[in-house]
Amino acid sequence: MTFSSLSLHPALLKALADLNYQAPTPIQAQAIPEVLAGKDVMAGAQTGTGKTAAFTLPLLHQLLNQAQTGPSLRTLVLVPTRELAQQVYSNVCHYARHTPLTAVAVYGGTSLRPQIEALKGGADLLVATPGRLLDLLSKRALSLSQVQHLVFDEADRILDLGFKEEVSQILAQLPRQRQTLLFSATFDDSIFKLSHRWLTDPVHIEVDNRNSAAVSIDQQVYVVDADRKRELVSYLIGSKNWHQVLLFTKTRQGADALAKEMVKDGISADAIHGDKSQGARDRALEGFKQGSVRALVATDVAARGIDITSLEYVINVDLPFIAEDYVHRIGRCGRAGATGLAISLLSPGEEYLLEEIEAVLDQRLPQQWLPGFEPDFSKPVEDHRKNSRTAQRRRVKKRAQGGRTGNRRR
Ligand SMILES: Nc1ncnc2c1ncn2[C@@H]1O[C@H](COP(=O)(O)OP(=O)(O)OP(=O)(O)O)[C@@H](O)[C@H]1O
Repeated sequence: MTFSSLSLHPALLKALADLNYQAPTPIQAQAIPEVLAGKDVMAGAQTGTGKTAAFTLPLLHQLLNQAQTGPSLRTLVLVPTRELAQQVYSNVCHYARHTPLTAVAVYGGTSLRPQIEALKGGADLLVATPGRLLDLLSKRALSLSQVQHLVFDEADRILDLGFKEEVSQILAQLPRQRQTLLFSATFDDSIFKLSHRWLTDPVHIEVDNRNSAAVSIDQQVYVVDADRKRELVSYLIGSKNWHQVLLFTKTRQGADALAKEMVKDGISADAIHGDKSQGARDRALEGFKQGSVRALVATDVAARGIDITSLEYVINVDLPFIAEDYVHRIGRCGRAGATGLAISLLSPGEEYLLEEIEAVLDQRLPQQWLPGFEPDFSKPVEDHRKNSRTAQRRRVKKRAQGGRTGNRRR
């Protein structure tokens, strides 16, 4: 299949040729015709498989085919993080470069004024994080009354409890008659049920097994004592001479501390998390993309969507509290068909986190340890299972849906 056989607008085909995209990926081949046909779509495909273009290209095509005298906000893309807003906006600009269409991105952590000015210039497509969009709506900087197409990128996160209130307020300002698209690499059952509230007669597309990690990513689990994790990280990076690595920790303080210690070990490192100013977040990510930062230590703010070309290595210094985030975190490597290696460090007592991940993946992840880093199983270990956030969230979601709560059998 080729992009031209999907009947996309010639201006878009030209941009794809500039980008050297040879052929549509499977999610693009399946989703583009449905979106072009105006259908509501709920689409799942593995990380790094081109979901952004799968919704952006057919939406730009539709915008191009509607006669307009000037820009009017007809397409809204909601994303969960600021970095993802910047990235989706940048992709839209690339795909639309030979068209007269205009796009704007709005997200928190930066001053409102330039975003208000940009909106005054008019936009056909808006990429937004929910909180900032509501801020701008309350200041009457824009209206959503003409929106015909709505996308939830990383839909399971955007429709999750954390964004529930904000998303409801945004939906209340959108026309009922519209096309709605949900895209993500992970969907749980609750999203399937809830999606029927927002989508009309949706087409369900699942390219791979649901919630699966990309096959191009080799996943390894090393058991190591908690107090030796940092030492193991430096050993891995140093002894294997890894060019660049993205590391995930469970806390912001943990991310800062690890980055500092790595710098002491002579590894150029920076941290990215929600306590940092947007300027510092931008600098850290940019430094990593440009190669001046060798090790970027992140919390889950960088787990979703971020596309770092040719990143090969991800280390989960701590496993995520929310099992689905594992799929997104490791999906920062092994993108667009490249290979990747994702290593997770597991300390005695944290096994329940791995079990939850295995349940989401429907796959066992064998555990091993490295010579010299054998865990000391004689130490007393506290089982933190009662603190499982994945289980807590499932209970809360079930309650929100009016369902019964109870223990999930695995
Ligand atoms: N048809 C294509 N041919 C070649 N490269 C492509 C094609 N489509 C997308 N890409 C590239 O693949 C990379 C991953 O795309 P994208 O970020 O959209 O993935 P994704 O499926 O949204 O991943 P995630 O679930 O992590 O958000 C990007 O660098 C993009 O430019």
